[in-house]
Amino acid sequence: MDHTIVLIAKGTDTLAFLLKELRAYFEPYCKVIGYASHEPIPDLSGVSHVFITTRAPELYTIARQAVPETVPITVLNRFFELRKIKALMQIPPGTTVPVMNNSPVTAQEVIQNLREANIDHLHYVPFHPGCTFEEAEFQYAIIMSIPDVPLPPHVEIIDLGFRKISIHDLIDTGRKVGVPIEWERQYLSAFIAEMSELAKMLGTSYAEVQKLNSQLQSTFQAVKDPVIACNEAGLITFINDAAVELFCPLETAIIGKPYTTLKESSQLAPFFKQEGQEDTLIAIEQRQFIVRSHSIRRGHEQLGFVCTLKDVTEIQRLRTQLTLRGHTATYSFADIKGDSQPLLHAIELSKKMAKNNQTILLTGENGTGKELFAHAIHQHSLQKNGPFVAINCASLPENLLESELFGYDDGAFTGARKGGKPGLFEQADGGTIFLDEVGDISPAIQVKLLRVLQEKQVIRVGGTGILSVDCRVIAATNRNLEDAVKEGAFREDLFYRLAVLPIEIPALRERISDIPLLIDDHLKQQGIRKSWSPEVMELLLAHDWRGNIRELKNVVDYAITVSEHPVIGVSDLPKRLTERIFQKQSLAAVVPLDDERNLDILIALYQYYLSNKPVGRYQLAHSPALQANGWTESALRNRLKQLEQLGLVRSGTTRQGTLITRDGIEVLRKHGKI
Ligand SMILES: Nc1ncnc2c1ncn2[C@@H]1O[C@H](COP(=O)(O)OP(=O)(O)OP(=O)(O)O)[C@@H](O)[C@H]1O
Repeated sequence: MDHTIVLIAKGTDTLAFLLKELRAYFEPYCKVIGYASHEPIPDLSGVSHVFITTRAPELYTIARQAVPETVPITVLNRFFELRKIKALMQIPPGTTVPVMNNSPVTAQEVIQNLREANIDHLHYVPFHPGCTFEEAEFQYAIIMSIPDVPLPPHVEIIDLGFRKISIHDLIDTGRKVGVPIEWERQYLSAFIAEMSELAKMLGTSYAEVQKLNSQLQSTFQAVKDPVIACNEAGLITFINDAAVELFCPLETAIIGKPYTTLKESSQLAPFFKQEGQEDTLIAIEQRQFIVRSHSIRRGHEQLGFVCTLKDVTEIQRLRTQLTLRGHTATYSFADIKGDSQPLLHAIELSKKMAKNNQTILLTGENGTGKELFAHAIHQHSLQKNGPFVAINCASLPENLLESELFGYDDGAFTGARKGGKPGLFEQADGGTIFLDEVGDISPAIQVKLLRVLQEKQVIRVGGTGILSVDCRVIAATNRNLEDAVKEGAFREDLFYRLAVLPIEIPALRERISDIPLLIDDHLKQQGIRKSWSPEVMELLLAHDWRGNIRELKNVVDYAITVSEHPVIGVSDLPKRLTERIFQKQSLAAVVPLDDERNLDILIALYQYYLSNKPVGRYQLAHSPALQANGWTESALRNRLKQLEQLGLVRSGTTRQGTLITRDGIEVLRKHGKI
């Protein structure tokens, strides 16, 4: 035995382990001696080779002081015992795991070893004396035989043991110091057997796990809703980008950390436990989410939970709006102000129809009071003690409208409330449902609505059971539904089902005599005592109220805000209103009305205007003022058309007849007829 190999190691335990290994390979062909780096090391001039255990420069210096330049010093390449790697494969991919060793350099070396061996499914962080564990920060820790930093009790230790000397270091040096080739071959065969076992393990389980895992990761990342998975110890095993953005936007390595490190984690806590698997609404940063969690199992073994969140902020907002509308009628016929003929006619008709249980269709322009009528009809009906449920069909997206009207069953869609929810038809049972803006519903909902009207039965969204409903339907629209039917935008069968009892609510311009009363009532309701100059009242009476009562109320509100005097003057009215009226007045003043017969027609219409009655052409032709002129109905129609073009009369539907306008009255005044 001519050769001597020396090993200088950093700790005595490492020294003992590696000496054993070196001796197993080199002896009896070569002598092996070892020193711990903190011991005094004698002069080693005659040795053949020196191994040191790490790349730490101080270790090299110590070795070099003991041997001349001619003696090679090499850092031992080392690798873990292969069978120990199995434990690492059980840790969920992406988990943050501290790797412990006695110095930053050696800890980093171990991490490098692991990565070089393609064991890179974990997020490794070097750990060494001087580092401290923050409470509950990690669940696992990798150690090399001994923990170099005290470990909290919850941490699961993965002991990779001492790293073994790599095969090529042994073989290279062995050849130099005369290790026989037969021994080398024998040693290699044992190593290859161990390697192939590892290859099998890595090749099957690890590669498969990696593949499945990356498929899963990309699937969940594609989901726009936040998703978080935890193992049974509450450590995060997966979190998608949407969840990171919501719960931990500043974290870089969240996998493997407890879910309690997430923002708002107390709200999530029940979902990572067995009892928290009911759908629940929670609020995070002014957004509303329905949270649902599922347990992950393997056979009977509970592996953890996956928790999904669905943003329902918008749906909730719309629901709240609906709820705020309440389920009671707040207005009665007494709240409908006005004593003009067209209005009284509509009220009278409504009262009669209220007692019948058929569907009512209210038509009229925006702001004419259709909703007011719907409330009043309910209050006057036999169902008055039942609920009054109102919904504006134009304000909701199709899906939401459908589930609001007809309800939904358990699990009908993501975010559906556990146990389902009754729709408004069910809620209106025994009362009235008011479908405002019914002309705007989609063809799909038209079909469903038709079914409910025909069968008096509802099937909830996602449900199969048929529920009978007994409620009165009042629908309203400002659209001309007959035209919509002709255009194919509205189902004819539904139209006839809705318009069993049609009521047309007159526009304000057809009942201008109601204006003073409406204004007084509006002021009274607000407790305001102001009066109006005659000019203002004249202007208001002459205005073409396209926005109807809603517009009138706005103008009154504007005037009382602007006016600083007890009497409201023309200058307190909105400019657009005064400008339009003055324009029309000047136009009327320049229209020559030399044909006396035109004036006769205006006089006749004025008389009807004073008695607040609409008048048809036949009646007009035979009125006392015109009878002497011998008007035929068609001649009168042509003449009325001309007067209408001048803005002096207005012709409505057959029932509404013809009315003199403010400009027409002005012309009579100018000609001294009134
Ligand atoms: N005859 C009336 N007397 C007093 N207030 C009225 C009368 N008619 C309507 N209003 C008031 O005018 C406003 C508009 O009425 P409502 O909302 O009932 O109209 P609508 O025809 O349903 O309008 P839209 O078609 O735009 O929904 C409400 O503030 C209502 O209280």
